[in-house]
Amino acid sequence: MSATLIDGKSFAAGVRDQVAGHVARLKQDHGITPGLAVVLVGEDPASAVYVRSKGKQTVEVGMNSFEHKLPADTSEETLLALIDQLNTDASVHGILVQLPLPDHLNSDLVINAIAPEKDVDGFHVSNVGLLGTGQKSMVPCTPLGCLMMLRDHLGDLSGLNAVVVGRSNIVGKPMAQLLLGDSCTVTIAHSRTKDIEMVCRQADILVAAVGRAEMVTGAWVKPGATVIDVGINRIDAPEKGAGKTRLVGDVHFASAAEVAGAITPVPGGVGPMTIACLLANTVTACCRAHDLAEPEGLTA
Ligand SMILES: NC(=O)C1=CN([C@@H]2O[C@H](COP(=O)(O)OP(=O)(O)OC[C@H]3O[C@@H](n4cnc5c(N)ncnc54)[C@H](OP(=O)(O)O)[C@@H]3O)[C@@H](O)[C@H]2O)C=CC1
Ligand SMILES: Nc1nc(=O)c2c([nH]1)NC[C@@H]1CN(c3ccc(C(=O)N[C@@H](CCC(=O)O)C(=O)O)cc3)C=[N+]21
Repeated sequence: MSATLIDGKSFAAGVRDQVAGHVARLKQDHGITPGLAVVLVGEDPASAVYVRSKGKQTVEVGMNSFEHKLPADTSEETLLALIDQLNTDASVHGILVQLPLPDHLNSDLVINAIAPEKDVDGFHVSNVGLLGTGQKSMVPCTPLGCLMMLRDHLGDLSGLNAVVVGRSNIVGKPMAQLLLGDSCTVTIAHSRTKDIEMVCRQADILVAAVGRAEMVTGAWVKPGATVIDVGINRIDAPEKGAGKTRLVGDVHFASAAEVAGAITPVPGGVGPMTIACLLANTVTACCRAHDLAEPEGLTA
């Protein structure tokens, strides 16, 4: 491997330390404790793991964590009533509804019911519009974490060719907006892109958010490029024993690391940064709610 490893796990620990410092200051100087409410509908085991991990880290940085676990057959009415209650609860500064929701619930409707200033995921249509027009908004956690690592590794991103593979509302599109905001020349590739390998090979910054295990190989990577792997895929790992699994990204790490200048691993890359940015967004939302100066370096 010739690429530099971008260590998201330790970067995230640093972001959490900063968040903890701001939380301590809010408590000491203003008597305010930031609070994050996480809503989980249904029993998806992976979602349950993430929600537990979010709750634990929220408490570790000194914030209040409110977990709401609802059964899979919860009605839209019940869920909307809970969101309404969280919107008006002054001890709640951030609200996250874990996605995906069960099929009978309209996720656009649910997300847009969250008060935009408490929408720490940055998925509300108001925040999407604010980000797209370069105004102050809540920035989606996963793309924000990727941007922080890119700035830290590369410094000024202006003029670099960035290719984002994937055009979802939660990762690909906001990632492209943030890179554009930092003056990259941005291309968004997706399942209909022609000669995607050639498109990716033009990238100084290559962000993979496709949900296909190890799709992006070294042959897709421009020598020296910075590769950010957003993918989280659990695959069989018979080498670890019968029935065992392991986590891999959307990038084929071994071959890409031979060509790239720098690369994020999975696990230990974008994932931990996502949760750290969620905590950062909650502190930012809390400061905005109380008309206090926002922490620097924790937003885009
Ligand atoms: N680390 C983290 O914190 C997070 C990780 N993730 C992970 O990131 C990955 C992407 O998530 P998400 O954006 O929600 O996924 P979606 O399934 O919503 O979107 C996937 C995108 O990839 C595109 N795509 C799918 N197959 C191909 C292909 N063969 N060639 C080119 N493009 C393709 C799709 O194109 P089209 O639109 O044309 O169908 C779509 O735009 C997943 O592995 C997910 O688990 C997600 C959120 C947070
Ligand atoms: N409303 C909403 N907001 C989200 O931000 C959101 C969501 N719904 N639904 C699911 C996806 C996925 N996601 C991850 C967060 C952390 C890790 C993470 O910490 N991963 C660890 C490994 C975890 C493990 O071992 O399973 C790592 O990459 O090192 C992964 C994925 C947030 N998402």
